[in-house]
Amino acid sequence: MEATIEVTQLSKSYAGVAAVENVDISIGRGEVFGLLGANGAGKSTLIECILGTKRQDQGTVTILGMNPQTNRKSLFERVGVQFQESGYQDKITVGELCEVTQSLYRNSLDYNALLKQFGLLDKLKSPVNELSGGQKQRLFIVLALVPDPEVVFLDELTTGLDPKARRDVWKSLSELKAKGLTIFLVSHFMDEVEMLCDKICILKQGRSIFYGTVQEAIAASPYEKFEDAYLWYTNEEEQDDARI
Ligand SMILES: Nc1ncnc2c1ncn2[C@@H]1O[C@H](COP(=O)(O)OP(=O)(O)OP(=O)(O)O)[C@@H](O)[C@H]1O
Repeated sequence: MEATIEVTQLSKSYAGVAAVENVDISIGRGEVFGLLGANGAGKSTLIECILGTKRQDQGTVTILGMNPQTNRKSLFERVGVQFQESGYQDKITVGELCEVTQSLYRNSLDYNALLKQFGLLDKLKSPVNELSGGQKQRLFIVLALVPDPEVVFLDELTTGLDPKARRDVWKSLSELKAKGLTIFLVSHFMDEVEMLCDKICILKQGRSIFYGTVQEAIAASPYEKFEDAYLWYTNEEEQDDARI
């Protein structure tokens, strides 16, 4: 079966400095994929190349069978993106922002149902900039889902959410996954990754240093807890130094 996202030997440098180097990724329909790595590891660069907003120096990207560079318009209709800083007008209300977002797409879901699912229906008339951090975060997930996408990119999904809200978001995403939504997640929370991701890639200085399941990541490390294993992967050099 054709992968929903296929990245082969992707490399991208800025002024001769490598940000992403020879990365391979393959994500099937309905899979949740987690991209992990420290600040500056190359996650955003890789995502931008996958979305076609940046051009890689080498390698290929196929998303929903298309080349993102040449099919930006078709992909826009079928791919949802949630990022931490979305631009919106100063006084716009939740309902208006949903309306504006909906109008950008040919097909869309009922945003009232999404707001309800993410516990925001009572905020319909509230100005977006009067929402709490966690409410805003959930609103941006809703906006990413408005186009009824086949693939969704979620960056720092539950940053700033209280424990109950995190669980609720995980539950909603699991339901969407069960319906066939492919989810590309960037997360710094290992409990979240463990809970949601079928497969992960750990980037370190632009290189993929681990690719596989969370269970495989733990098994190939000296640790039993995933967070310990993750830190071991990302800090290996320092640990080697410490042993000397
Ligand atoms: N437009 C740019 N011009 C020059 N260098 C850049 C540019 N964008 C990113 N970089 C560099 O490329 C490297 C990877 O950055 P990138 O933003 O992809 O990392 P990241 O993993 O998304 O980080 P974070 O978790 O902090 O968002 C960093 O060293 C960064 O300084």
